[in-house]
Amino acid sequence: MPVIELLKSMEKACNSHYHNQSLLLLLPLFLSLLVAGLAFPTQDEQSQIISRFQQYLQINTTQPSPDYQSSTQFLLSQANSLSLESQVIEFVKGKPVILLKWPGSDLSLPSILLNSHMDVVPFEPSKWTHPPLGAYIDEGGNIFGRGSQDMKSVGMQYLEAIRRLKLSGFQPKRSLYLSFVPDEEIGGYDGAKKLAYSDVFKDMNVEIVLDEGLPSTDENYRLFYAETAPWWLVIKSNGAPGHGAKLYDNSAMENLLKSIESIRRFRASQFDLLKAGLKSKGDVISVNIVFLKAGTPSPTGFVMNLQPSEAEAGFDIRVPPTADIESLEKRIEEEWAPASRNMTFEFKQKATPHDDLGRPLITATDGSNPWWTLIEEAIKKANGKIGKPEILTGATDARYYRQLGLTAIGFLPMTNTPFLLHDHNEFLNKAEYFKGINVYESIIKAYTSYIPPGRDGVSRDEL
Ligand SMILES: CSCC[C@H](NC=O)C(=O)O
Ligand SMILES: [Zn+2]
Ligand SMILES: [Zn+2]
Repeated sequence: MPVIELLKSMEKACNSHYHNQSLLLLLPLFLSLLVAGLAFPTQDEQSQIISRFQQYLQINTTQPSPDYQSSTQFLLSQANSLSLESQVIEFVKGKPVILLKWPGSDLSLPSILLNSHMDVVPFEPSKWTHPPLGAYIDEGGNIFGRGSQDMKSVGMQYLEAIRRLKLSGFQPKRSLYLSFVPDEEIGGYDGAKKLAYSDVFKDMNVEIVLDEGLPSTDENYRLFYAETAPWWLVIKSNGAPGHGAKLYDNSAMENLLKSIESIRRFRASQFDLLKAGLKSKGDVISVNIVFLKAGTPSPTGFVMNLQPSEAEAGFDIRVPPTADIESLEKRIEEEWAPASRNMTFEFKQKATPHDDLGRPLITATDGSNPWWTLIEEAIKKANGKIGKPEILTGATDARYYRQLGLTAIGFLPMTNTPFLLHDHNEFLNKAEYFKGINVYESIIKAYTSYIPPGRDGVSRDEL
């Protein structure tokens, strides 16, 4: 906590009706806080921080019709209160990108971008213990709400970290940008992708992007250097229709089920590698069946004595950068949807985990990448522990920045927290939220102060 705040609260106490004696009793507490590095905000500051987070959670930015007008207004008012530069860019009408800037003192140094998305995934209110847009806090300090993990928390934590750094008098050398983008949950095409490929972005001269990660159920924070690419596959089968009592080969249902059996065998083989600890989550190909569509509708349900002539199934496949793409494509063509079995297939989505030159899209985690070392050190400095670098099993906006060849790191400052992204009863504990703000303070300090070796450390302004 900044000294100014501490002094303010002492002053408040002085002006209040408290006796001098009770003030004296409080003095050792103030002093011990000072000595402890002022790590924790006052009660008053804490409740303001939480209330701002609640306000953001209460804005309904649920897909497919997010209220971006309200989220934009809210974020702009936050930016104002922090004296950050701000602009709203609508690459696509109705899909604002909110770009905030804390200018650095050395304009010759490339900048830092902290990204978060404003939208959240839909929910089933009846299956939640507290309303998903209510931001209810239970007696254990758990804040419930859609977006409490994914990822309104992060957006607000960036802002709170900046607030505290500003109060402490910190001045960044590198410029710090914050982007609040729309539509990540539906692919980011009208949001982060547009920003990444824009002239605005070129002018920002960004070198490193921080984006979302996943929570950790143990005490170690997780850092992500790559992610799996979504392939959304629909397979269709055709076959002769027939009487429900007749046994014959090559019906559409039989053809589809053969494929499903084959796909499930593959899924099990990948899952077994994971269960045996031979591979980690981001190194296996995941395949999950997401819809089945077949049958002849009738007023009471489906016709029961007719084998249909068409059947269809959908799969969400995630392909790690390390996977053998060609062999997977071959498998789909020859085993999962072979023309010889009257099958066809199409991709609703087929992203590549590789760059234009066919190399895996990954951010370096070794000594060649100062940003990796810096984030690890910064987290440790804030008393955090870190697990092994991981590949994220999901698509985030970071992929667009990795495609540009930039360093992009996925990070969600949540330890000892159940994985509830896209789940019912998504929540985040208050204490974890505060810890995350501390961690971002430490990261922002380290990142915006970093001067690469070979530079004398003297900024242009000073020359
Ligand atoms: C590729 S569009 C969907 C993006 C989505 N992102 C987060 O969950 C995902 O399913 O991974
Ligand atoms: Zn997300
Ligand atoms: Zn999500």
